[in-house]
Order: sequence, then C-alpha cells, then structure tokens
Amino acid sequence: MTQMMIETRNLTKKYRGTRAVDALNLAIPQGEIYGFLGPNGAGKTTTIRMLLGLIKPDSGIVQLFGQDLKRDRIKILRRVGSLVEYPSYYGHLNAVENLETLRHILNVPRSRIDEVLGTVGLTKDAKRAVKGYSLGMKQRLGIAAALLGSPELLILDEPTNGLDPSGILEIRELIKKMPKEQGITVLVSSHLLSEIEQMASSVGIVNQGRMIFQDSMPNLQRKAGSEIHIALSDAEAGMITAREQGCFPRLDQGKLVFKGIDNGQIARLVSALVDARHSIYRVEERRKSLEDLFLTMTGSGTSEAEVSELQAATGAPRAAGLRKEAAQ
Ligand SMILES: Nc1ncnc2c1ncn2[C@@H]1O[C@H](COP(=O)(O)OP(=O)(O)OP(=O)(O)O)[C@@H](O)[C@H]1O
Repeated sequence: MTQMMIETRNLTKKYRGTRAVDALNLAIPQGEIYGFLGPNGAGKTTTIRMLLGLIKPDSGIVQLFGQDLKRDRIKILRRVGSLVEYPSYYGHLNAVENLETLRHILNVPRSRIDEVLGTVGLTKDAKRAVKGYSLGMKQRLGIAAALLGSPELLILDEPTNGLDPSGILEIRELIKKMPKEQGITVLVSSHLLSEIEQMASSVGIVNQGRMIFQDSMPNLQRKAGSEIHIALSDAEAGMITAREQGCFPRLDQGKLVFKGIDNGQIARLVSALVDARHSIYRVEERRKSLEDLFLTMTGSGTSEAEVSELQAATGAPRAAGLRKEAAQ
C-alpha cells in the first residue's frame, strides 16, 4: 500500500472565532506533487504552519509519514524540508556561506552544499553575494536550504509568488523533478490554478478553510468536461444531419457543439456530414479551462445553478458561503 506522507483529520484552526482552517482532511501519498490551491485567505498558510508544527491546531490530527506530529515532532520534522514565505539571508554573504550555518545545525557533510546548489542550478553563482541575486535565485536558494537535510517531504508555500515568468518556469521545472530524481514528495501551495496545473499530479482545492475538491489532476481535468466543436459550411443544415445520427448539438457562432460524445459517434457524424456534402473546416476538442472550473468552485461570477452542477460533477461537498469570496 502507498504510504501517506501527509494526512490530516478534521484539522481546524480558529482566529477570533473564525475558522481559518475548517475540518480539513488532507491525504497526500508518497511520490506526488500535490498542488494545494485556493484563493488568498483560503487557509493554505495556516494549514502549512500546522503541518510544520509552527502553530497548534485547535482540533484535529496531523500525521506525517504515518506518525502523529504531536508525538515525536522534532524527529518527524527532520525528514521535512520547507519554504514558507520569503526566506531571509545575509545579503553580504554568498550562497555557500549562507548555507554553511544551516549545514552545521543539520550536521550534514560539506559536500551536501554543492549537491543542493547543483540541484537548484546555482553552482555558477555560488560565490556571489546573495544581495545581487534576483528574486527567483533567492527562492531557489531557499529551496536549496530546504533540501540540505535530504528531506523525504518538501513543503513549499507559494514559492512562485512575485516571480517573473522565467523565475516561475525555473521553480516549476525544479519542483517537477523532485519526485523522480530525488524521491521527494512535494506539497506546493498556490492561488493560481494554471501554475498548479503545470506541475502537480494531484490537487486539493480549499476555500474559506474547507476542502472543496481533492483528487488526481487528470481526474480534475476529466471532470472539467470537454466539448467537440465542428466548424462546417452550413451549420443549420448540419444540425439536421447530426440529429439524424442521434446527436443533439447546440449551435454556437456557426459551429456545432457536442457534449459527452465519444470517438465512434464523432467518426460516424463526420462521415455523415461529408456524405451530405458539407465542407468540414475544423473538428476540435475544447475543455472547460481549469481556470473557469476553479473560479466556479470558489464562486466568482457564476450562477448558483452552475456552482451546483459543477459540485455535483466533481463530487465536491458544498462549502458554507462558498460563493462569497472571489478567486484572485
Ligand atoms: N495570526 C493570525 N491572526 C488572525 N487571523 C489570521 C492569522 N493568520 C491567518 N489569519 C486569517 O486566517 C485566514 C486564512 O489565512 P491564510 O494566510 O492561512 O490563507 P492563505 O490561503 O495562505 O492566503 P494567502 O495566499 O493570502 O497567504 C485569513 O482570513 C487570515 O486573515
């Protein structure tokens, strides 16, 4: 059976009577890149702080590597690397010198510094003062520091926040190689679905402290649903041919749009349209973008009916006040 690297049960934290994290059940198996997604204020950082033992839950359980965090906190956390908010450095020191202090605390060999700087692509700049680093380089140095103790689990809170596109790409590529090349399970939080979509193998979406979706990324994409759009010479006449084939499209800007149609039906339909002397310009699959899905789930600009339809489709529980907060 796959080991759970992180598991929480009914994890709850209140601030002044408001539940920042509300009965959260996280389940993160070994080898995953788990995208922890939610709009600003959803409770991601509060959850991460509880996972790292930085704050105490009001109720609920945190288990890392199958062990209760309350029992053997120091020993368990030695197996975890983390980057929460912006890391702080001595600007006048170089990367090696900055990591040296931490190396002593962790009691790891000197060679580990070269290894982690190599992993994050900072070997060339290792002897430059950190104050001259870009924000992306500083974040990569933060990840190097998190990797220094050879963790089995890496927890990164919004590591791409504030970075430019090339900085974002570097961090993303770095995270993507963690499970395969380093055998490390990763939890990475973000408020951007597009970010998570490009690196995560599974995803948990939180809003107002509650989990509204948790599954594999392919399942999220599948549940987002797809449509087939057919552009042809005479869409109205094409509708009649489609109906004769038992398909019932809608008409959208001169195109026939089909939901829930399989490959066999598409093949028969196209062949019937060609037989009926239609010119077919394009047949394309369009997925509801995950960005749309995320916005719908977190409740911005969509109708009550749409939210219900989506939650039914994704099997997500209904969160109290789900639609109050707009996604960022
Ligand atoms: N120390 C604190 N005192 C009071 N309220 C807090 C504290 N920390 C967090 N909160 C509140 O808890 C809620 C969740 O905040 P949290 O920082 O966990 O969200 P987040 O998903 O990480 O958002 P962001 O992406 O903006 O960091 C917010 O309403 C926040 O204002």
